[in-house]
Amino acid sequence: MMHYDDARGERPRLLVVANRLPVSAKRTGENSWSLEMSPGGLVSGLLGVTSQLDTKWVGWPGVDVYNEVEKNALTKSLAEMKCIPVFLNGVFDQYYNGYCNGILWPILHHMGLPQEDQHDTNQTFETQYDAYKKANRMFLDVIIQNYEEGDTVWCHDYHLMFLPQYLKEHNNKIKVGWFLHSPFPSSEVYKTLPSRSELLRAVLTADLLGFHTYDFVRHFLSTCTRILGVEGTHEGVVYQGRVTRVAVFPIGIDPDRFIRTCKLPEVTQKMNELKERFAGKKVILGVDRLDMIKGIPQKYLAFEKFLEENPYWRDKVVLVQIAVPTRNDVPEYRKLKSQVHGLVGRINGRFGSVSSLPIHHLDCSVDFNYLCALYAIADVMLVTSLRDGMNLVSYEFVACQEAKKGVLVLSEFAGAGQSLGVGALLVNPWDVTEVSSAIKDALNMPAEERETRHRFNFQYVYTHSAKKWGSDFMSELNGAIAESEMQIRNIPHGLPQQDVIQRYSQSNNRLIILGFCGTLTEQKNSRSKEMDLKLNPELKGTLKALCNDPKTTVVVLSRSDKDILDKNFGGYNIWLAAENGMFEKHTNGEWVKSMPQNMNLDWVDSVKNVFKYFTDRTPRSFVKSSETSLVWNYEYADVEFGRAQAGDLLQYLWAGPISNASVDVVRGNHSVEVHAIGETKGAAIGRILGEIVYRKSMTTPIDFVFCSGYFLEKDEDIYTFFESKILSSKLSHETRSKSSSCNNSRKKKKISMNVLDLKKENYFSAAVGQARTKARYVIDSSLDVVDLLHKLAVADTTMTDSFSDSELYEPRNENENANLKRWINSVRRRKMEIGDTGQIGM
Ligand SMILES: O=P(O)(O)OC[C@H]1O[C@H](O[C@H]2O[C@H](CO)[C@@H](O)[C@H](O)[C@H]2O)[C@H](O)[C@@H](O)[C@@H]1O
Ligand SMILES: O=c1ccn([C@@H]2O[C@H](COP(=O)(O)OP(=O)(O)O)[C@@H](O)[C@H]2O)c(=O)[nH]1
Repeated sequence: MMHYDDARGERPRLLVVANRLPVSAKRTGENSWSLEMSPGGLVSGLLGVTSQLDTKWVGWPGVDVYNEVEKNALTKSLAEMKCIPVFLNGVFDQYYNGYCNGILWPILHHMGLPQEDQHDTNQTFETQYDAYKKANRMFLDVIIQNYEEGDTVWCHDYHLMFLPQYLKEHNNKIKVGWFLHSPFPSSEVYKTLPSRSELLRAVLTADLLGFHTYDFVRHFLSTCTRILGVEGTHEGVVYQGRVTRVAVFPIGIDPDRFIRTCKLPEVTQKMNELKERFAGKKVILGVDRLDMIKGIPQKYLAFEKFLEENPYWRDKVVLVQIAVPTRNDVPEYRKLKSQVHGLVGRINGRFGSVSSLPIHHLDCSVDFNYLCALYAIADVMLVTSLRDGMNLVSYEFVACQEAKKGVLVLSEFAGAGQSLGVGALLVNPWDVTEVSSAIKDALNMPAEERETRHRFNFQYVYTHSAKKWGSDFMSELNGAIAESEMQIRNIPHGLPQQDVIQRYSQSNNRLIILGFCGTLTEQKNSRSKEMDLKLNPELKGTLKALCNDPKTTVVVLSRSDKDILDKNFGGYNIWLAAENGMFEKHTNGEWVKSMPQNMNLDWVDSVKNVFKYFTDRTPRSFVKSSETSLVWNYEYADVEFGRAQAGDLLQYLWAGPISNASVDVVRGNHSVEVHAIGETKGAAIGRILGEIVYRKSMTTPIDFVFCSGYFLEKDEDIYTFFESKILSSKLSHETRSKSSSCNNSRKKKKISMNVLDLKKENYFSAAVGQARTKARYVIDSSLDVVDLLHKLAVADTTMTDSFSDSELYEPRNENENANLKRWINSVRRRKMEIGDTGQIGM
């Protein structure tokens, strides 16, 4: 049930946005129009919904209008029907005939991209894609003009895949739903679409995505996984730290409208005429737009076979096919028309006589009353869609058959095949023999069986109405929005960058602890298969300046091994902790083993064997090993296969090599990691800190800490480590001596100074790209870490206005000095571009 709890005390407002308005305008003269009902299931379905809410439609009016006076006149007539036009004019052809119906439609229906005129394809594709985006923006503009705060915007179909993104970019608070009326294809087919990722990302910005069937949802989720690498769960898709709800909402019709219509005198009159016209014959009915997805040629081939094999029926059956004209400007549709006409001619020629024709093929639409009469008198409804979102025609037939209880022969590839699968005779439309024999079964079906089957169908069609569809979608959308608002409330705040910079500049002894992978590493593009992690080149100068600031200590604490850290940070005045702190060093010195003395590594060889076994059997997976950990990585493998293999691998591990070993097993996003136990960043940081203070001979306590990384959940104890130090505000060197009761046996002088004098407001922990974290703040991506570090590196210089090289950096030679100067200038320029002045204490 829908709840009308709108704050304005009015019915909630809904903007239904679809390519087509429910009425299409036809020019009747200068500045005059006739408005006709638009064809197609989307319009029929939505008409059943709109009565419940204060609804307005936004869509293309069916004609091009350039003259402003005419535009106003048409807009006014449409307004009376609660319709708002989007005049697509110049872009319509490339957008609708080109990209929507020439590219997306065949892909969505498993028909593949067009292959003719290949030399033109690139050019054409780009032009059409641009027009598609432009058209989506034109819809946005009209919505913005009509949107009122609190309205819900429900976008429909493949024509408007960018619209959710544009709406959210314009105003993140707009409630946006998106429903796909067509099927969603297998990921293998969708993958061929050149703009595949952008389109997926764009729809994922909606609050709720709806599909007709579970199969389409399944395809969509696995496509998101394979193309975007994101995870689909029963709740939806987790994308950029936000869940986009994805669910099944099978559309329905307004059954009462059909039942009522069948009882109208003018309709019963039409029914009688039709019965008379086809007296002595059984009527098989087909009602489809003349679209290749509807399988009309396949229907005719099956009917031909039926007539061939069943001479008895030749003069006792007629197939009436309403082939509603559609998309005439798309070349494929014109070809289909002549193909179908050829088949009708052949079959009527073979099996017809002067007095009777087996196929009555009509290239036109029919009015609603006539359509209902046809549905009501038909003995068999034949739906042979090769692939179809739902196919409402089959529902409409059922609704009109209360008296006759005819048989529905239905393609298993139509969405309706899922809902009416019990009562209908399901067929594979490609299997001409099967369809032919289903026709025979339907014609010969005993009354009792017809009655039983019809009951099942009718019950479903009656209860799963369009009203229910709309109401279910809207309640789910409201639920999804409420939940995401709750989630947002629980998400830590974004890092207050200016505050960090200000506090940093005002502190005397700062500590910066950074992760490496995903924090300081260069961005990988989808093509780079670099296995070794590399420091983001943009950071080089910045890091050098920070590391050489006498008031700042920089620590990189990583899961990576010593070699990788050496390779990347060898030239910096920096503290390194490899393998999560099992080894530590200052870059001037040697690596010191800091791990607990009796650490057990007996498990390593057998785990290596298991990893090798799975690497051999999982293309594009690989193993990385360090002294205390092994990682099996499948980020470049097929995601679903990799995930399944990871599950099996874990079972192998638990059953054998690690069943009794002291290890931590971590399942990462695309990896399985086995680590010697106890090795977390939080456990390591205390002893590393002690070591630093001792070796650096610090005389002032640390009064500022910035700690940030893209860490595994178990390593997030590093953030809480400092929280507890804030409370007690004392981490003395005695603590260090106790906590480092490991194999580092060198004698260290005790200094009874407080290492940390950390006020709450001077501690900034920030998780990179993580919505759920123990850190105080979140940072969107490593790019923001780079940006912040740049600003910290120049913060002091801006404060004092004396940017002396020596203060920041002691050059080892002249060349280095020149490089540094170049860097300083580039940062200054960058700072000016960013426009960040004043606030950091100038
Ligand atoms: O607007 P057109 O290009 O003339 O096409 C008519 C509609 O065709 C498609 O309809 C689909 O929606 C139906 C209701 O959900 C569904 O039953 C059917 O299986 C689909 O083919 C198209 O998706 C609509 O956008 C068009 O308006
Ligand atoms: O002459 C006609 C014949 C049919 N329809 C309607 O077109 C819709 C077809 O919807 P369906 O879901 O079967 O397929 P679609 O055409 O949307 O792909 C149904 O509501 C029919 O009542 C129509 O408007 N005019």
